[in-house]
Amino acid sequence: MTATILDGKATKNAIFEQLRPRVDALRERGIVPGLGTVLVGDDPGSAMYVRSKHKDCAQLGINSIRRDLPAEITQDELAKVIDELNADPDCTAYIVQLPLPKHIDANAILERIDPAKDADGLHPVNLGRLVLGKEAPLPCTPHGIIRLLRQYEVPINGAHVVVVGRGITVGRSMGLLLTRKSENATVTLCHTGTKDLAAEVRRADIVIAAAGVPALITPDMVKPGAAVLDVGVSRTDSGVSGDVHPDVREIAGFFSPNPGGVGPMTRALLVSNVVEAAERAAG
Ligand SMILES: NC(=O)C1=CN([C@@H]2O[C@H](COP(=O)(O)OP(=O)(O)OC[C@H]3O[C@@H](n4cnc5c(N)ncnc54)[C@H](OP(=O)(O)O)[C@@H]3O)[C@@H](O)[C@H]2O)C=CC1
Ligand SMILES: Nc1nc(=O)c2c([nH]1)NC[C@@H]1CN(c3ccc(C(=O)N[C@@H](CCC(=O)O)C(=O)O)cc3)C=[N+]21
Ligand SMILES: [Mg+2]
Repeated sequence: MTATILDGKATKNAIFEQLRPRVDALRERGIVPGLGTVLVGDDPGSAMYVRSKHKDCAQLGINSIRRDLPAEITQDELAKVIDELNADPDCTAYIVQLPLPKHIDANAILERIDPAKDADGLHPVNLGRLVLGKEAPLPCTPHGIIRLLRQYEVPINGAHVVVVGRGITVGRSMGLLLTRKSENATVTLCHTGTKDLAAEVRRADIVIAAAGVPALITPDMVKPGAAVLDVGVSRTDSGVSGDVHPDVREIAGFFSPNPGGVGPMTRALLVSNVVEAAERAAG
């Protein structure tokens, strides 16, 4: 069997076409949504993601507000940039690109973001609202994964989903979204304390690999016909690698490639959060 490819690029384009009339409607009311990005240091990967996010915005007529800052910036200086974006009426919503340099207390910075301007959906208040089942901007990568599964009609209700990784950006928030009544999945979250990763993954109808370990998921670990989503990104000397071994394609029923799968979906749902924040602010 060769898996059906979950095409994140095409699905992102479809989402953009749904967002376009909403951006146009805001602009007709004199409201131009603006996405802010805060990038600290000169990691080439992070710089590339930030560039592509602004390109996405330009495509839809959303303004870009960029704060590119030196790696040596102090906690207080960075906090001041956050305060400025919170106060800037042109900045509808923004993200602080992670990771931040080691000398920065990242949690203190993330908590300082105005929750109403949280484009990532990762502010503690918004994660708390998600836990409580209240409306909140949703974490972009997990939300993108759900939209991708729905686009290809992969059954989620009642499915056993194994998520590899419990990071806040992907794994842990993925579990929160999937266990809502609207998704109704049964979720196993795996991490470095998991005793037998292969045995856990083998039971999964849907595997979400978000550990950041090249080729962690091998064909022998996958139940034939399962949906496998490759989220992890590792930069090695030989280029960029996902968490899923390429031969898994021959075993899986659905497969999200990396690149071309979850990455573009993350960006689509980020832009969607900006549009929703602008609509909420406009009333
Ligand atoms: N394509 C996309 O759109 C995006 C991709 N990413 C990528 O997804 C990955 C996850 O991101 P993030 O949530 O921030 O990650 P974190 O680095 O915060 O978390 C990684 C998780 O993976 C677990 N892990 C590491 N090695 C293993 C292993 N051998 N077996 C089982 N679990 C393991 C860790 O376990 P423990 O907790 O025990 O340490 C940890 O929970 C990264 O590679 C990131 O670059 C992130 C965002 C968007
Ligand atoms: N506050 C914060 N929020 C994030 O969402 C966040 C972050 N920090 N730090 C880093 C990770 C990583 N991440 C990606 C986004 C898009 C692609 C993406 O679009 N990738 C393209 C490939 C791009 C290319 O190589 O040209 C693809 O998969 O097809 C990948 C990874 C978001 N992250
Ligand atoms: Mg991380």
